[in-house]
Amino acid sequence: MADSDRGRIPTVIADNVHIVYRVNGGAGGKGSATAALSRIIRRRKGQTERGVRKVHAVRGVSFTAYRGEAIGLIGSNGSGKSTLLRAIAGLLPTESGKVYTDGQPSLLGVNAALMSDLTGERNVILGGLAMGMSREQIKNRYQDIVDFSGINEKGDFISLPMRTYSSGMGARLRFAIAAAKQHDVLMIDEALATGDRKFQNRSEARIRELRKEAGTVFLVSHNNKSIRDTCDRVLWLEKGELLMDGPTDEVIAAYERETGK
Ligand SMILES: Nc1ncnc2c1ncn2[C@@H]1O[C@H](COP(=O)(O)OP(=O)(O)OP(=O)(O)O)[C@@H](O)[C@H]1O
Repeated sequence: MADSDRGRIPTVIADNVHIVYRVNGGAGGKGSATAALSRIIRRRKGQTERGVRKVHAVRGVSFTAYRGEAIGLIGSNGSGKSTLLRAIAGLLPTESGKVYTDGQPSLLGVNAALMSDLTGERNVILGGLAMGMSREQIKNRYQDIVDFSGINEKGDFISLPMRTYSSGMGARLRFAIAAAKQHDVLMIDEALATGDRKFQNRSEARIRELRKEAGTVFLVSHNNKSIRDTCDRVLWLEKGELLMDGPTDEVIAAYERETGK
């Protein structure tokens, strides 16, 4: 432990984490229903998984995150950012290495599961319950969540099914629901890429508040400005490896030099 880390409270420790996906080469694309079905059939028949390809998505990543930090994850497409977040959230097993977390991590992705046939209103309640809020807490926060999302700025959209929302509107509502709760470890995957500048500013301000409320925030984004405005530390992944871990300005400058982005 470095001297500067003494007295700080670790919230997430990744220790030499490796994550490997196993992909059936034959049927369908990754995670497709056909691939899943053929896996089940083979398992029922007691057959071994032939033709399975391995994708080594995260390779020996180690870091310690502390309470009060907002950490950006950057790197080119397919570099392992979402995979690492999903492992921290406990949604993916590690092949080797370990992830230790203090408190309950919550992963907020633009694809977070809300029910598209239900109204925005019902989804606020369901999302709140799923995050462990009581009905009373949800009722008290309901109007704040709707106002924050800006869904009703141009009419009563919150009473319509979510399938009628644009992808930006859906992402804004998901962020508003997740941001209503105080999180020990909040992980946000690209949520800020959607929504207009006004909504992005509101989200960034809320992330700063969440940090003050003593949590740790991880933010995956391809938008260097969002990362600069929100994070004080950045992890740069490439091909599953941690290339650089340091203060935002230094890491983003190196990333921009390397990639021209
Ligand atoms: N469900 C899956 N099954 C098999 N391989 C996967 C799966 N999800 C991701 N991968 C592979 O793992 C690697 C890392 O993907 P990941 O989605 O974590 O990258 P990323 O950095 O988040 O990318 P992006 O910036 O494009 O969102 C890629 O090679 C990808 O093809």
